Parts: sequence; C-alpha cells; structure tokens
Amino acid sequence: MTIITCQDVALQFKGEQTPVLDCINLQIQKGEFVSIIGKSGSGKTTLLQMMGGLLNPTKGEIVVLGHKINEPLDEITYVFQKPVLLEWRTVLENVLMPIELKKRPSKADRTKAREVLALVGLADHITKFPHELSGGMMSRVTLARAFMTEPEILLMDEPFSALDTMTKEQLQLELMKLTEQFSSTTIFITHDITEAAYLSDRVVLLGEQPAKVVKEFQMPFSKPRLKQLKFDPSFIKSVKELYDTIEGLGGSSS
Ligand SMILES: Nc1ncnc2c1ncn2[C@@H]1O[C@H](COP(=O)(O)OP(=O)(O)OP(=O)(O)O)[C@@H](O)[C@H]1O
Repeated sequence: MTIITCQDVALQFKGEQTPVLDCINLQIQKGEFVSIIGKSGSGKTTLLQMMGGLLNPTKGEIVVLGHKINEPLDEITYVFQKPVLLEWRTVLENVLMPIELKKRPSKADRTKAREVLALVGLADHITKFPHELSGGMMSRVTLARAFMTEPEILLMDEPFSALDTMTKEQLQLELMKLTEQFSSTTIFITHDITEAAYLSDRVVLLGEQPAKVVKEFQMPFSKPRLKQLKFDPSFIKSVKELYDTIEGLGGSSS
C-alpha cells in the first residue's frame, strides 16, 4: 500500500533563479524504510519538509495517506539532527511531551514511556535531566519520544550524524527494532552511504540541482539485520555500487 506519493514535484524558493528540486517522482510503501542520499545542498531536507507538510511544492503534488498534503499531520513525526530536549524536564517527562500536548498522560502512557525508554537502553536513566546525558543518550531520548506516538510516518533528518561510530551503530540497531515493532514508514536522510544501505529497504539518490531522483537501489537483505551484515561481501558490493554511482555524478554525498 502506497503511503506517500510525490508526483512531478518541484520546489523553487522565492527570489531564486532555479528550482532546488524538479520533477521528483517517488512512491513510498507502508512500512518501508527509505533513505535519501545526495550531495550537500541537493535538496534532501527540502524534500523531507515537503513530505511533512512544512513546505508546499511550487509544482506537482505530494499525497500522504490519501490526502494532498499542505500542512503537518498528526500521523507524521519528525526527528532532527540535533536532539531537542527540554532542559528542565527529566528523560521520562521529555518522552511524555507528545502525549502531554494532547492530554494529561495516563498511568498507561507512563508505563509505555518506560517501556520505550527500556527499548533504547535508558531504563536506568529516566529521572535524569538532559544536562546529565551524553550525546548518544540524548539521541536515544529523542528516538524514544518519537515512538511514543507510534508514528505511522517517521521523517528523520540526519539523526545520527553527530554521533561516534560505536554509538551510531547501536542506535541504528535500536531504530531498526523500533520501526519493525511499530510498523512505521521511515524516510531517513543521511550522508553516510553504509548507514543508508544498512538501514534501508530502498536508497534514493538525488542528483545535481535542480535535483531529480537519479537512481533507486533496493537493499535485498532480510530483516532483522545483524551488525555482521556490514562485513558480508554482498552488502559491501551494494555499498560500492552506491559509491560508484555517486562518484559518477561528479562528487561525494557530503
Ligand atoms: N528557505 C530557503 N530559501 C532559499 N534557499 C534555500 C532555503 N532553504 C534551503 N535553500 C537552498 O536549497 C538548497 C537545498 O537545501 P537543503 O537543505 O534541502 O539541501 P540538503 O541536501 O539537505 O543539504 P545538506 O546535505 O547540506 O543538509 C540549498 O542550495 C539551500 O541553500
């Protein structure tokens, strides 16, 4: 079942001579994990913002869950590069925020928050405040908060780019576990080609400005995926194919 459709989508910012994105056609299926890669400035964030209803296309249309999108929907949750946490609230209270925006959290909501925090390895840290957390722990809180509302669609803009390799690998595993558990459809922006190949069912490559979808790569590895997959020759071959295609465009993805 198609959840997001981009139909001949273009975006030109006011006052600019050329569009950032032009003629983007893309269909995303329910439960799919899709990464978007492309050179810096190719328009990845712009595309994500349009899918989230934060920006309107100047041409074409984006249909999300059967409706032409022109404003944010409750079914969509954003995760940004920088963890945005409220300093005066504990880990548990930060995770309860999306519920509190709608209603007074029930006992069941608190239990669920504890469960989601346990899934990201923070069971012993729920009473800490953000200033008592490492960068990786803050990212874990952000992940837990994103899944509190069991998002139908998760839009993630380079959520792990500031983390060290070990922490990033752990969070990738946790994210895969959470997206499977909650059957979320995920669109993930990254500059890390290996990360894109590892997490995704499909990797979408944007080209030069005005950017189009240059190529789509299916990642034919069964899930759940183990860390060891990254050393598998067939996985390494897929990553190399991605690198070679980006090189062929005349630049790296970052
Ligand atoms: N509000 C805006 N007004 C004018 N131009 C903008 C605006 N926002 C973004 N741009 C331009 O649009 C282009 C695409 O930006 P965008 O942030 O979508 O790229 P990106 O691929 O996500 O980049 P990066 O990988 O560096 O994060 C860039 O050239 C940027 O300067």
